Amino acid sequence: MSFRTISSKNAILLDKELMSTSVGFSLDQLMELAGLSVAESVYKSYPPKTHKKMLIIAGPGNNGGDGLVAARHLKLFGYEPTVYYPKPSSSFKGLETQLHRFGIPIITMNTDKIDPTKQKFIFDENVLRKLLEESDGIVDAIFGFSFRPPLRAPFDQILKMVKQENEQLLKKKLKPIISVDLPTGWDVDKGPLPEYDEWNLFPQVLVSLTAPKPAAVEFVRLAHNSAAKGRIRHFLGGRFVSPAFADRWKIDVGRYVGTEQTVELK
Ligand SMILES: NC(=O)C1=CN([C@@H]2O[C@H](COP(=O)(O)OP(=O)(O)OC[C@H]3O[C@@H](n4cnc5c(N)ncnc54)[C@H](O)[C@@H]3O)[C@@H](O)[C@H]2O)[C@H](O)CC1
Ligand SMILES: [K+]
Repeated sequence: MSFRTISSKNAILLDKELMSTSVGFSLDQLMELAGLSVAESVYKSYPPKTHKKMLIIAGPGNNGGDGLVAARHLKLFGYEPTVYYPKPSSSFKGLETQLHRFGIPIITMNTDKIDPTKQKFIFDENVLRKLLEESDGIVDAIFGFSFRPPLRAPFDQILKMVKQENEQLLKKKLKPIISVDLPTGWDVDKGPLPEYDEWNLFPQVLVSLTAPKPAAVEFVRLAHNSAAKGRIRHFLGGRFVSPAFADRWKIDVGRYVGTEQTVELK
């Protein structure tokens, strides 16, 4: 299936317009719908019966916020989510509180381990390794459409470890990665760049939000040429644009069925 895409530049402008006084959304509203559609895509792909322990890796921006919202919905859907949130944002304190109230563990910056001279997060491999080992699947909510390569610390190390796990696990076909909006580390407009291969993940599921970005075309192309072809899925979520709005931005409104918040693009 072919689909229209939106460039990184326009995705940022579209997002601003959704939250302008003329359209009227708040970030909380958009994030709630985006996160819900991620959780629904996870459920459609890997139900809790087979993939109960989901590890959500959340980045410092709004992609990470979508991950926090998704974690809460996953819990309501019957999963046991854990959130790895190395650099928490002060904007999402409310979402963090909700997760605490839902009994969802959040592994975040350990203040004992902050280098006092640099005030930087010190990455502990063993913490992430244990979380990866214990999970049945990984939700990659690290970076979305504002990401610009190359990756900076600590996310370079985090991505390398996730990729290593992913490669080992792919062989056993056990633990899927579900990427929110984009596979983290990929160039939004070009897809995976060969010079950054050490952290180029290949997720089993991509959930594009509002409209696929050009990297999603690469995802579909690579999926088509991969041995895992039939098991790789691409969803569209973030059901918040009207047909008139979509027309103006030259994107498609998803063919959502009934009350669904996510639709598979086939
Ligand atoms: N309209 C929509 O579709 C909506 C989508 N949502 C989600 O929001 C993200 C985009 O969020 P944004 O905050 O603009 O950016 P990111 O989360 O992608 O990242 C920003 C964050 O990342 C840091 N950063 C950037 N590049 C690097 C790098 N190379 N190394 C390390 N760190 C980096 C930057 O400093 C910021 O801290 C979109 O993809 C959707 O997932 C909204 O939830 C709702 C509307
Ligand atoms: K992502």
